[in-house]
Order: sequence, then structure tokens, then C-alpha cells
Amino acid sequence: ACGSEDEGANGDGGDSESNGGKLEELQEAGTVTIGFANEEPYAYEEDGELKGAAVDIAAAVFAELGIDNMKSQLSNFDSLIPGLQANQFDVVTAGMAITPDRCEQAAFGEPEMVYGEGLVVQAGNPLNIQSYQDIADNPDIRVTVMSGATEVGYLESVGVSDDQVTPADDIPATFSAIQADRADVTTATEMTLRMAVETAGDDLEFVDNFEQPDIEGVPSYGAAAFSKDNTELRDAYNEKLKELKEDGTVAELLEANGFDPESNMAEAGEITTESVCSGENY
Ligand SMILES: CC1=N[C@H](C(=O)O)[C@@H](O)CN1
Repeated sequence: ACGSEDEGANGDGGDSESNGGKLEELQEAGTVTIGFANEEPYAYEEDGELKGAAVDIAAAVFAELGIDNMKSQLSNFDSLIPGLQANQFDVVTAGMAITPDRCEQAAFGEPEMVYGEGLVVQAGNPLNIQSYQDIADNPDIRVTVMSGATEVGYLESVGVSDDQVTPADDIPATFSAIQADRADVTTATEMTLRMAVETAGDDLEFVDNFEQPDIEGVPSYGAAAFSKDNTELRDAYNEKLKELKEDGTVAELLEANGFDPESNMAEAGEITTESVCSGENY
């Protein structure tokens, strides 16, 4: 559980002076550095521009805090929390799912979006894979998944064996593995895969009739993540985020990035980060 966020990662950080320092430091510089993993439609670079729902929401929040510029640092997904802890960036904007384990390592903002899972297979779905259970039931099915992603644990929790799973560095690498017949299927968030198949070859297919797994962690609540030493920055972020949810800005930004505000909007106060961290809503 993560009921002790204010104590800092090692129990020694988080004094109010250094916390206030970070927010002030960013405000004075006018620039915040974000960590991201190049995953459309959450946070990605296109034509030299930073895009995505998590980026747009963070930009709007930081603008409200008087911080108008964003620098970015691209990272593998599984290096985002370590990078945050090593101070390589001030915030992770990757639509990262709040989980009890991650709450031990980072201070999450309030949820910015709710999302489910998806599957991509070889065109025609030759093994007729429609659920995580289908993968667990057939030990010959090989699944590739991005390292550090929640899906690694989801597969394990439904009984997919470790030998069936090949880790990959990023989403394009999961697609390459299927295209090279080193894997039969990949799983990632529904929106990630919907977007990525659009630009992939005809040899891949998004599984339309995928059954969402009924397991802990699904659906996920995506949020910005901060260092445990910067909880005052996180609190200031949350205050502005709440306003931008209430005035409709967050719903607009989700929709502009392809999300459905009806099903993907995390309404202010509905599901709190604390309740996901504690396991109550996980
Ligand atoms: C947006 C996103 N969410 C999942 C996670 O938080 O682990 C992974 O699927 C990686 N990307």
C-alpha cells in the first residue's frame, strides 16, 4: 500500500522546503522537463513536436502554474520511474497506470484518463485469440509485451506461463516480433494498439472482439507521476488538474487525441489516486 506518500521514497525526503523549491524552481525557469516513452496517443513525438493526451493535459496544467515551456526526455517505458528517481525529468507524462507497486516508487497525480486493454495479432487472427485466457489456455501461443508495462503482470495473473512471454523495448518492437514470426500476439492499451496498427503493415490486425480481462488493474487509471521528493509540486498540479477537469478542458484534450470522453474521462473525485494506490480501486 502507499499510505505514506508524504514521507518520501526513502523516508528522508519530502521536507516542505525542498518541495516548495521544486515548484518555485520550475516557475522561475518557466520550463518543465517531461519524461515520455513515445506511445501514441498518450505522449509521442511527431514532426519534432510533442503530442498526446498526457502531454496536452500536462501542458495545460503547467501553463496554469505559470510554466509555459516543456522540454522532453525520451525513455524506454521501463526506465521512466527510474529516470524520475534519478532526477532526469520533473514529471512522467506517459498515461502511466497508477498501481499499488508503482505508488511505492513515485507520487502519482490524480487520474487523467481511464483505459482498457487490446490485442494485435497476425492478419486473419490464425490462432483465433480473443482474450488473455485464450493465451493462457494454449502454451504454444507466444506473446510479446513491452518491458515494464502493466500487461506483463496481467498475463501472469491469468496464468500465461513465463516461457510464452518475450519482452520488447517498445511498441514498434512488439509489432516487429509478430511480423518476423517470433511472436503470435501482443497486448498493450486499447488506444495504443488502435493507433499503432493504423501505420503498421497489412500483415497485422487489431482484435475487435477482444474480451476485457476481469482482473486487478483493468481498467487502468493513467496519471502524471512525480518524484516522492516533489509532493508539493504534485499537489499544485492536482489543484489545477481538478479545475481543468471541471471546466471541460481535460475532456476536450482527451477527445482531440482520439479518446472517447464518455468512457475514457476520469471525472474529478470519482476514483482517487489514493484509493488505487491502496488497492481499494485496483
Ligand atoms: C499508457 C501505458 N500504460 C500501461 C502501463 O501503465 O504500464 C502500459 O501499457 C504502457 N503504456
